[in-house]
Amino acid sequence: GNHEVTLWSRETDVAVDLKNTRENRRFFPGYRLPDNVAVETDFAAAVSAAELLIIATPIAGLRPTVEQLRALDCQAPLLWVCKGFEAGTGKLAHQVVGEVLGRERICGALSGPSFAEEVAAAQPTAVALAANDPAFARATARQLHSTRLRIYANDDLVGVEVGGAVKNVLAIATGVCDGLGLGLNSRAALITRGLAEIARLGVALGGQRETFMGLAGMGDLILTCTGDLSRNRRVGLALAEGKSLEQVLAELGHVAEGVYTARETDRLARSLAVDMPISSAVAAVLDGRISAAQAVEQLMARDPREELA
Ligand SMILES: NC(=O)c1ccc[n+]([C@@H]2O[C@H](COP(=O)([O-])OP(=O)(O)OC[C@H]3O[C@@H](n4cnc5c(N)ncnc54)[C@H](O)[C@@H]3O)[C@@H](O)[C@H]2O)c1
Ligand SMILES: O=P(O)(O)OC[C@H](O)CO
Repeated sequence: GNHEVTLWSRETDVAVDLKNTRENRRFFPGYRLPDNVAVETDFAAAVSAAELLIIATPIAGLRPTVEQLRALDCQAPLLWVCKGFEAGTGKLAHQVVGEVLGRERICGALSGPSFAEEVAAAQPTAVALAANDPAFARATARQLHSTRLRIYANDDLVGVEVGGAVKNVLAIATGVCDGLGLGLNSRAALITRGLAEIARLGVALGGQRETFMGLAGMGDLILTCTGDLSRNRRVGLALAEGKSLEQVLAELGHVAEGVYTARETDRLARSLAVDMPISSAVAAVLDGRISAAQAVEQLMARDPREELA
């Protein structure tokens, strides 16, 4: 709200339509683009004078987008809003960006409970901003902060990224749980034990435990597991109806990052010997190895253990 913004889309027809109608008619009909947002169809022209870049593609689009940036030799710091582990490599966004643009490039993640439609509607929202340079994170959080979007600086980039990635997997699990009608006790248990899984993996990857109690951890987990605007939750609800993953994704018509991140989470957990039974069950259901009902049976049949282990 406080800055001149240039918006670029890889889909030229979308950019042209946005420019002409000042509205994203496919995803956000009825929300007018603010006057401070210009729309540009040329990538080089969009980034040439930028002081800050914000990449808002799915995690699959991050690498190709930063490769386009590298070709332009643009040095502006950058943020991303994508949540997930890159499919095939299991890398977090900062690792992808570091590989392509170099580890010294100032960059970070903007993440937390933030359904896009509610942000577009200017409903009060709070997110975390973490970067590889804490001073940049604090200064940029202040710069982007507004009366409708509270931004909290956070020093733990890995923790913020892991929280945003794994909550999508758990939102699929919660959708399945609710779709099967397992009740409110089950849902609360799933979210709580899911948070324990996020924290275990996050700490193993170098994150700080407290981050998972914050906006990018518990905050986004609660939102995505319980809010029906979540695409990931909707995937779980549809799987519980017995639909195939192909059918579910075709009907959704949106990206659901948890579908790809579930496999990477499962692989990472196994390679690091981190216990993540719920996430592994989601990966097994998505891969068609077990049904949603069998996943529930397997999880409930596990031996008792100490809660804080
Ligand atoms: N939608 C939300 O409510 C929301 C909120 C917070 C974070 N996120 C995260 O932000 C990311 C994007 O989500 P979204 O809902 O905007 O997804 P989306 O599918 O709407 O994609 C956003 C844009 O990325 C573009 N894109 C896709 N692949 C690309 C590529 N290879 N190169 C360039 N552009 C590409 C698409 O064309 C689209 O314009 C996801 O990781 C999501 O988890 C989404
Ligand atoms: O619709 P989802 O499930 O991708 O969730 C969107 C955001 O990540 C919520 O913070």
